[in-house]
Amino acid sequence: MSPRVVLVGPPGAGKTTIGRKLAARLELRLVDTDQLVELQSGRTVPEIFTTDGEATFRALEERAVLDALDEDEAVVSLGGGAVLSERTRAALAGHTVVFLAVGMAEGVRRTGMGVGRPLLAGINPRATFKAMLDARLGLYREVATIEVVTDGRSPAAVVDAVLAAL
Ligand SMILES: Nc1ncnc2c1ncn2[C@@H]1O[C@H](COP(=O)(O)OP(=O)(O)O)[C@@H](O)[C@H]1O
Ligand SMILES: O=C(O)C1=C[C@@H](OP(=O)(O)O)[C@@H](O)[C@H](O)C1
Ligand SMILES: [Mg+2]
Repeated sequence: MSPRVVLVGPPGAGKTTIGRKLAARLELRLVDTDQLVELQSGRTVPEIFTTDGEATFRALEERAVLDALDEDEAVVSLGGGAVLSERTRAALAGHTVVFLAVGMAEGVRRTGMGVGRPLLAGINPRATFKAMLDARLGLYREVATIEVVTDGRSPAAVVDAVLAAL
């Protein structure tokens, strides 16, 4: 057994928000890997980045993703950078994976000044977001079995689109 659905995509795509609503609609639990990392490490994601750096966060995230993929009867939302790990991409094979897509303008708007997202907290979140999309778009598409565009759609409409695609 495995999670009913795994959500991937860039920051601001709505993985956590849509995951919560989708889980409620399907009467399943949501396992969000950022929350799992925080639970397992006893620290917040920004604290881990500030104290130990990105590599440490990625190692903790890899562990949390593998644990989340072991859960039955759950919706799983990943952190935006989880797909950077080759081990994680391999572990996603065979799962139902939805890529929640978001364009640059809307993604930057939704993530604001990067509060709570250390990688977007620099002086030019727009350029950072673009570099992120350039580096990761192919990886999201590689692991996904379904792609749902979220631009111009309310969270409720995105949930409906995901359910229709499932
Ligand atoms: N479809 C949407 N339309 C408008 N705002 C959204 C949508 N999905 C998410 N948001 C908002 O964008 C922000 C980031 O959402 P979040 O679920 O944390 O994204 P992610 O987990 O993919 O980084 C939140 O403030 C959320 O309310
Ligand atoms: O894109 C990334 O590298 C990250 C995305 C964040 O999750 P969300 O995509 O849920 O914002 C969180 O895991 C961390 O700040 C790193
Ligand atoms: Mg999230």
